[in-house]
Amino acid sequence: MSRGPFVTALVGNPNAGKSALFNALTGARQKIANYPGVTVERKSGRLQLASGESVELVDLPGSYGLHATSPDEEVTRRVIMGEQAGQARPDVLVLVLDASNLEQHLVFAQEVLELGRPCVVALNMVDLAARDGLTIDAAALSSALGVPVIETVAVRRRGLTELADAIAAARDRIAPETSPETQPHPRVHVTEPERRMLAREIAHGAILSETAKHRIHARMDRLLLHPWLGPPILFALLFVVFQAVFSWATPFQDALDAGASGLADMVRAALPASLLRDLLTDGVIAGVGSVVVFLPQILILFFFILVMEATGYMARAAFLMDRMMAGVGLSGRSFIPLLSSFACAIPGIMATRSITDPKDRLTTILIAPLMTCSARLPVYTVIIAAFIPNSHVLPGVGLQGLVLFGLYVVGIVGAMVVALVLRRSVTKGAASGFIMEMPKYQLPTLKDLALGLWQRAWVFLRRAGTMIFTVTVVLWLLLSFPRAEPGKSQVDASIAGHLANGLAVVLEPIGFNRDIALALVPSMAAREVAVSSLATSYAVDNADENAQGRALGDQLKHHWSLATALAFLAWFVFAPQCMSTIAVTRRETNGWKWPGFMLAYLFVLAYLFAGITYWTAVAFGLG
Ligand SMILES: Nc1nc2c(ncn2[C@@H]2O[C@H](COP(=O)(O)OP(=O)(O)OP(=O)(O)O)[C@@H](O)[C@H]2O)c(=O)[nH]1
Ligand SMILES: [Mg+2]
Repeated sequence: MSRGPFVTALVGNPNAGKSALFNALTGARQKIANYPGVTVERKSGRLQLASGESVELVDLPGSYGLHATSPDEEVTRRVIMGEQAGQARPDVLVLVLDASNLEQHLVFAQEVLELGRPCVVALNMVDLAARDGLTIDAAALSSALGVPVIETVAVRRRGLTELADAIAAARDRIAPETSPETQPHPRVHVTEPERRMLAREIAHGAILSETAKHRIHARMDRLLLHPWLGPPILFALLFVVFQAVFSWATPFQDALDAGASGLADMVRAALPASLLRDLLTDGVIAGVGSVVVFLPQILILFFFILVMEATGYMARAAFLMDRMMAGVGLSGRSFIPLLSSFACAIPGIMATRSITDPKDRLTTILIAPLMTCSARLPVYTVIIAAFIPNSHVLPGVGLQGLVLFGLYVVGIVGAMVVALVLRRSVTKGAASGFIMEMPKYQLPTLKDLALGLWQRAWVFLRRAGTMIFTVTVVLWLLLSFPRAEPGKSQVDASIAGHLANGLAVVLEPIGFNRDIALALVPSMAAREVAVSSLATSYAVDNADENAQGRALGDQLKHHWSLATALAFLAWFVFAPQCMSTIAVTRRETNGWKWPGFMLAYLFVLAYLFAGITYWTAVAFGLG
């Protein structure tokens, strides 16, 4: 019988370590994090067996059962059943179980085993089980389940060879001439409560000794999840994060800044005055450089996010937020997607696939862009650094960090209000309950942290090198032609300047000047482009010879009032300036209706909010 390559899939409950195993076995770099619902799509890789043969290994979203209730669980069910288009039915299933949480993981495991398909159990996280004082008899578990059981520690690469060998052996047991009739018959139908009973029995039979060692963790939970103490702790933690984003980054950022202007000086000295030289200095270095200097801040933000994800605190934060979420008609399930949106709305919107209720899911998608993504960080910080004094409100509490924190809070509050309104109108429906198991506390591994940061840095730099670079060069061209008469403003004379003048009419009431109008259109591509566009247009506009080479912050102070700067910040809290978010919303909602709705409501909010900010500031004499 001829068939395609040998396929094996990793299945199991969420947070069992499937993706960690997948990465370890294939060398891939799938995202892993210590909370359920990280993987929402299937992903294939190559696993090399000892025989040299290569196997297609498929990583799947975690699942609690084959009667899928959420879109990500549906993917898992379809792949297991061989119903997924473009994916051959797996020949061998690798059931990944969390050894430290065996009883619970054995419920879904039974359902998979009842299919009667060739199966191998990866008893993962045996290190955590040992930490908790659990000793498990793998042999007993194997005979109770009727399939081989291999102990693994995915993050320490333990048990990988044995697992690969067991996969090969399971495949060899499938006789080539096996027809459906000679395959083991699926067992008789078992109900969910029966599976739970049996899971308890099997787990108790396999656990040799149990000395309760998780007392410290129970105590940590009592404190961190306390209804009154938990939220202030979470709040304080986030507060520290935003202070750190400002204060820790400064020396690195200054160094990068100096590097960029040094480079521009070098180019100016090395090349004769020409359009090419201008393109390099005013376009590429001023534009792209103005964004790249934010790398340290992005990395500091991600350092905290990664640590919170790896330790298991993130899921606790979700639990704490559940009550607030319920108040606006969302479940705590929405919290993880919303939290991911602080990095970027795109993975955030994808993560909504783990939300069962379609209306819950849609609401979460629609408010995800209100979470302050890392692309806003350059915009916020460049304005804050220029207009908000670097003073201390309290010892150790900088005003700049406080304003940044405030902007994040405004985004969150805005999202909650919008959710409240949507749940009463467009996405009306009952709120569903919160079910999320709390992951174990873990210390993050240095390797995973370093890898995570490296990945973020790479994403950021790649964006700077491709999209931001392209948009900047195009903008520079539009700004540089036609040439202005000597002594006249180049921007006034240029194509871009003329276009911006038209747009400025609409934006004038909310305090936006022509420079801002000029920056807003290219930054539809991505928010950071606003910074590079401003930097490029000030660099090109050399009517004021003294202004040449001035840092972007100084330029802004020179050209903008405080009221305008504040309105600009307010605009960016709401404005949907990101093409990819719109595209992913279209994909996840199957049409243009919801992305269209999202664009419209966000632009209206941005305009109103910026306007209110501007008029208020002017009324207080800050115009
Ligand atoms: N101590 C320990 N931690 C592990 C082990 N395997 C995975 N982890 C950690 O457990 C967490 C979950 O791992 P993932 O690989 O993301 O789990 P998953 O099964 O893919 O989860 P979903 O994608 O949500 O279904 C991560 O924080 C991993 O670092 C292990 O054997 N030992
Ligand atoms: Mg995963």
